[in-house]
Amino acid sequence: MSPLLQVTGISKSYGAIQAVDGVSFEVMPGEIFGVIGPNGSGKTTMFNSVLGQIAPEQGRIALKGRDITGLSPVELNRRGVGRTFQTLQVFGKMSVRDNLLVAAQEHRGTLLSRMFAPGDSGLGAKADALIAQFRIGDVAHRKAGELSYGQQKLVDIAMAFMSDPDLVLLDEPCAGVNPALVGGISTLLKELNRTRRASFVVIEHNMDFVMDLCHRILVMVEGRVMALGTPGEIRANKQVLDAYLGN
Ligand SMILES: Nc1ncnc2c1ncn2[C@@H]1O[C@H](COP(=O)(O)OP(=O)(O)OP(=O)(O)O)[C@@H](O)[C@H]1O
Repeated sequence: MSPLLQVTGISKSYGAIQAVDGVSFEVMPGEIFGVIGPNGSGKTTMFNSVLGQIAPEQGRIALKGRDITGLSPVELNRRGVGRTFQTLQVFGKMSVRDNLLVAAQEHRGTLLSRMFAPGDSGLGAKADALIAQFRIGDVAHRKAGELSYGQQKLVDIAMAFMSDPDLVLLDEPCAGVNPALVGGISTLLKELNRTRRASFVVIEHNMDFVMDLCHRILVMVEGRVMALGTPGEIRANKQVLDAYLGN
C-alpha cells in the first residue's frame, strides 16, 4: 500500500529558533496518526507546513504520491485535505447547520461565486447527514455561539468533513473540552475513520485520548522526531518516558 501523506525532511525556523528540524513521516490510507510532544516542540509548525499555511524552508510533502509542497490551504482542501485549528473557527451568530454549509462552500469556490451560487447546491443533505452522525441534531438550528465549548468543537470538526476529505488534520481536538465529552470525540473519530475511510493526523496533549485513538504516534521534541511507533511502543520507549511522558 502506498502512503496517503509523505512528509520528507521538512524544516522551518523563526530567526534563531529551529522550530522544525528535518521531520519525516508517512501516513497510510485509513490510518489515525497521532503527533505528541512538549509545548514548543514544533507540532503546530509542522502541521502548518503540511497544510500550506507556512512554507517550509526545506523538505517535500506529497499527497497520494503527488508533490503538494507550497500549495495553498484552499488548493489542498480541493485535493482532499481538511483541518481543524487549535482555536474554534465556527461563526457564533450563524446556526450550526449554516456553519456546515458555509464550510462546504468555502471548499467549492470564492466568496463571489458563493454569493451567486444557486441555493445550497445539494449541500443541505450532506450537512444533515453529518449533523446526524455527530449527534448534534437537537442544536442544529441554534446559533453556534450559544452552544457549549465542547459542542462547538464538534461543529468545528463536522465542518472539516463537509468537503469529503481523505485526510483531516486535527489540532488539539480535546483542548478545553469537558472530560465527559472527550470519550465522545474519540468514538466519533473512530466511527468517521471506519465509515468514511478518512485518515487523521491528530495533535493532542491528552495522552489517554491519543493512546486509545491512534494507530501510530510520532513524538516530536525540539523540532525533531524522537520516536515513531504504536501506542504500546511509545509507552515503552524509555527515551520518550524520560523526555516527555515521565514528566
Ligand atoms: N510565528 C512564530 N514566530 C516566532 N516563533 C514561533 C512562531 N511560531 C512558533 N514559534 C516558535 O517555534 C517553536 C515551535 O512552536 P510550535 O507552536 O510549532 O510548537 P508546538 O509543539 O505546536 O507547541 P504547543 O504544544 O504549545 O502548541 C517554539 O519555540 C515557538 O515559540
